[in-house]
Amino acid sequence: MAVYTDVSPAELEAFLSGYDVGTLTSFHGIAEGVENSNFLVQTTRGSYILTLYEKRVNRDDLPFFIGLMEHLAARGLSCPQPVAQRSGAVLSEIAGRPAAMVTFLPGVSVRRPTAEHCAELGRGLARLHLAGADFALARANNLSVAGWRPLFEAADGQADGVAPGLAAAIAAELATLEASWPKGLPAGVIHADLFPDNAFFLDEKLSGIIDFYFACTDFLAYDVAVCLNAWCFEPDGAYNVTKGRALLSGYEAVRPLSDKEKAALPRLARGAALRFLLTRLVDWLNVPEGALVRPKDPLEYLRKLRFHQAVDSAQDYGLAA
Ligand SMILES: Nc1ncnc2c1ncn2[C@@H]1O[C@H](COP(=O)(O)OP(=O)(O)O)[C@@H](O)[C@H]1O
Ligand SMILES: N[C@@H](CCOP(=O)(O)O)C(=O)O
Repeated sequence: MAVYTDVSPAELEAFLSGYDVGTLTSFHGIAEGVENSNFLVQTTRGSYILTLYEKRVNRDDLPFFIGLMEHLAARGLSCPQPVAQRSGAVLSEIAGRPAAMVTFLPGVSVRRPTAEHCAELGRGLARLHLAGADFALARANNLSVAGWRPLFEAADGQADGVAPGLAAAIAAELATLEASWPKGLPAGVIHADLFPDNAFFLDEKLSGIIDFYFACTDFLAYDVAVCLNAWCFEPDGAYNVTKGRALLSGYEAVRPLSDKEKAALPRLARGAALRFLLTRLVDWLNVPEGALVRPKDPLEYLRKLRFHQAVDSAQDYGLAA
């Protein structure tokens, strides 16, 4: 459960008095996620998600995230909607943290995605990319290649305690990617963390996308690479090419990839695997005392990285020749 900062009923009632959302009937911390503190808040008017922004969220980036959710929804993408206070402000503060309330999105996330879910997700990701194309704000991806070395340095001394040889494996991959990271690919707004827990389904159809707090401006194909990592591996670590094919053909049915993007996909997939390996490693080594959070396994992403290192071309991911 991710609750780093607790909220008392009295604090929440005072907070809600600034909104036109009725009166509080119940609330509880949410048992998923690892980044921010989230609460399901129920009032006489409905259900809302209260997010207290924690460690990796920079206050200055909040207008980008909030504006992006509004922009995407205005273009027909189903995503949480920021709820404004009576004053019109969306960003607020509670328990000493920056905070916002968004609408509750119906749907369920799938633990074991099928190829059909992957196809739906691919289509949804491409729609997100197209809908984000005219978003006016930009935000650099601070967790792209330039951000990986600082993460590694934060964990270097303890990495071998997690798995023998891990520090050397990361150092070698980091050097390779720093020297060969793709340049000049089509860029725009990306979600950057579209894992199965951030996609909701109803009747097997993608019904909504949540958690835009890593969203940024970067290569669109990098977002595809993040999703191949997150959706297309089996629990035993094997890559499922049927799921990969479904995700990629779903994506391409809405936004075809250029030849340059296809050629870059194996490198982008390695980068995405290293990015999640590093953030998970740092989180694994730094669980804040008293926080209700279950850190995610960094080594899952070492195994995925090993797979990508052996890939020859995007066809190995299931891309049509
Ligand atoms: N708008 C929403 N509607 C419904 N459930 C939500 C919404 N936002 C978050 N949740 C629930 O809260 C969980 C954690 O939210 P998430 O944004 O993934 O957290 P984090 O910021 O820690 O990544 C989600 O997995 C989901 O169950
Ligand atoms: N998806 C990341 C962790 C952050 O995402 P959350 O939505 O689970 O908070 C990972 O799997 O490492």
